[in-house]
Parts: sequence; C-alpha cells; structure tokens
Amino acid sequence: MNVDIGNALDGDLGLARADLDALDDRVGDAHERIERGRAEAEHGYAALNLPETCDPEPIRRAASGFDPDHLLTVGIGGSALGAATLTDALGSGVDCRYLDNVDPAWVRATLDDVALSNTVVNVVSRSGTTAETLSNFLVVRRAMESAGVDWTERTVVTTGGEGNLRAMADEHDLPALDVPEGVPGRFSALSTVGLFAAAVAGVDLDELLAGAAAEADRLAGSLFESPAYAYGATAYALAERGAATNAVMPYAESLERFAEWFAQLWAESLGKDGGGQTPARALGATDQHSQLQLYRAGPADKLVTLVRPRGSADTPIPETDLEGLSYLGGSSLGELLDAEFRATEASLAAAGRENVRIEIDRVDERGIGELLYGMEAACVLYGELAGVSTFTQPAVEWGKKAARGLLGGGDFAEADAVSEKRRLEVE
Ligand SMILES: O=P(O)(O)OC[C@H]1O[C@](O)(CO)[C@@H](O)[C@@H]1O
Repeated sequence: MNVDIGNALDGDLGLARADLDALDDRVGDAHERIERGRAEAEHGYAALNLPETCDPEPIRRAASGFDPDHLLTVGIGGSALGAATLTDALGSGVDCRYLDNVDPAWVRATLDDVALSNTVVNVVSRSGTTAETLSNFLVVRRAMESAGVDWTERTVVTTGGEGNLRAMADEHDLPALDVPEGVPGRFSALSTVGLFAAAVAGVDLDELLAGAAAEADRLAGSLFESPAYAYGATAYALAERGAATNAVMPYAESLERFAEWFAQLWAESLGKDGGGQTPARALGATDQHSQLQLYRAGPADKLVTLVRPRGSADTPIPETDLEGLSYLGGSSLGELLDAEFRATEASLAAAGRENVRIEIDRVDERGIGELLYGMEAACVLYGELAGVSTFTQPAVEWGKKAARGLLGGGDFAEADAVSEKRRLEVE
C-alpha cells in the first residue's frame, strides 16, 4: 500500500508539514503502545497479529467440503462486511450473498433467488446473540426445511465460545469456526470471520495474509516510515483542524464494499466522547457526478480519501468520429479512469480541499491484504492519538435494548423511552 499525503498539506484546514513533524513524536509513543498491546495479545490490538496468528488451514478444510453455486452469509456489521469486501473484490465462481439486514421483502427475494439445495450457509456472529442475524438464520433454516433441504448438511457456524449459535452448533453437530479471542468484529476480516466466505469463493488465503503481513512489517515508530500510520496520523491531524468528515472514494467498482467496510471501522472505532470523523462512502468516477460539487465548494470540513489500484484489466474505447468525442476514441476506459482520478485529486487541491491518495498495485489478494490491514492499523493509531477506546462500541447497546424490549424480550427502560418520542407530524 502506498500513501501520498502531499495534498493534505497547506489546504483550507491549514495542516503544515511542520505540524506532522511535531506530531511524529506522539506517533512513536503510540506505536510503542500498539506493539506492547500486540505482544500481550490485548483485546483489539490482537487483531493486528492476525497475519501471523490466523491459520488458514482449518478454514480451507471447512470450505473444501462444499462446491456450491451460492454462499449465503448470515451476519451483520463486522460479521458480514469483511467477508463481503473480500468476495466482492477477489471472489469468483460462487454467487456470494450477504443477509446483513432484516428487510422482509429483501430477505424473501434473496431466498427465492437462490437454489437452496445448492447453497451453503455461513451464519456468523461473534456474540451469538445479535437479533438480526439469529432471526435471519431462523428464516433461512425454515426456508431450507420447506424446500426439503437438510440445513444441518449445508450450514457452517462462525461464532465465539458461547452464546446461542455455539449451543446450536453443538446440538446439531454443525461444523463451527471459532472467532478469534480479542478481535472485535470490525477488525476480523482477516480471520475466520472473513476468510470462510473468501475460501468458498476461491480466494488465495495465503497470498491475502501475506499482503497483510507485508503491511504489518511496515509499521514503524514514525509516520514517515509507515504508510498506514501516515494515513492514520494525517486523518487525525486534519480532524483536529475541522475535517469532521472522511469521504472515502475508491476508483474501482470491486472496491465499493471496501468503502462500506471502512465506514464501520472508522465510525464504530473512533466515534467516541463527542469526537470522531464521519465516514462518507463514495465511488470514483461515479460520484464525481454527484458528490464532488460539495467536496470542492461545500464546507471545508472534509478529508477526501482517494483509493485506487494502479493496475487493472483494461477496455479499449473504439475510434469514433462523433463530434467532440474523437479525443476519446483509441484510448481506453482505464486511461479515462486514471485521468478522472488525477483530475479529481487536482481539482480538490486547487480548491484548497485536503485529500490523500492510497494506492495498491492491483485488486488481488496481496493488494487487498495490504489495504485492509493498513486501514486497520491506521484506525488503531488514530484512536491512540485521539485517546479513545478504539475497540469498544458501548453506544450501540441502547438501541439493542430498546428493540428487544419492544419485542417482549425483557424489561428495558430504553424500550419505555421509545414511546416518549416528541411528535410534530406534518402530513
Ligand atoms: O458479530 P456479532 O456479535 O453478531 O455483532 C455484529 C456487529 O454488531 C456490533 O456489535 C454493533 O452492534 C458490531 O460491533 C458487530 O460487528
């Protein structure tokens, strides 16, 4: 992973090179803290050890028992987004679907759209208690039973040491993969949580983990020596100067889900104590024609993170004598996308808007391994500099209790508060 922070300097938010030099001592201290946390496999920091600690063999074995047309992953948040990022970017030959919402029509349509007799189900929940995941799995199980399909023959469970899912796996003797200790969901893509789906979809797990390991080897006591820390420190320094939003804009359709994965990582890790940086998902070149106006001429409150593979398969643009289009003929879509990327980057800089370029060689296992690991390490560093507890997400519990109470799942004050909603309806 290559990170270019040049366009983050001397823009509207006034971040200067000298500010990064001054911040670098704190990056060194933060790196020591992170390395200590890794050495002791502390909660959260243990995620940064996955390139060494994750054994792909049992995952491959669990996947090798199946040759499905469809893979249905039932999980939400970190229990879906990592796997989806991997199979969207790298998968082939298997139709990978993610039931990561409880929209009844959509769940129904998804189940009607796959041949359940040739579908493998991976139900994934670290806690084993998430209502959306458990409910969806009960619906999937019933659909398989109704279709005369033995769900116990086609279900693999990925979960923690205890909880409903672990109990069900034990009861029905289902193949089960353990969620690694000390790895929060949003940091678990490079573990059993993300890698089962990747393995079923033909991804080379060794190459993926090797890419992540290479990025781990680049972690160092200075932001000027570590691409991941350069990104994390720059995003933090800009946030301190008013960049409340981080618009992540990959220039590859295969990386659209990566932006969704990044949004959970950044929001759930750093959104604490009234601080944090709001991730906004965009896609290049598409959102040049929807969001860029705001990024260039709206409030100067953003970092724009431009992500791209340097190399990819290309498609020639046929010669044309259509008026005003001949300049395109004979070039290629890849050349056009490259020009759009560089032009957008320059247009932001010309408007004084801070942006950072993140490049991988190509969308392959090594590139994606580097990118995911790099973003995780960047997030951990940002959290250290901001002094927040990066690996918890206490604020999500209120809503879970309220929903559970509303459904009769116990007495929760939060559920009572729902009925106290202020009303001002306009019809
Ligand atoms: O894997 P689980 O325990 O089902 O949790 C799913 C997701 O829900 C959260 O706990 C937030 O509610 C995320 O942190 C997590 O990735």
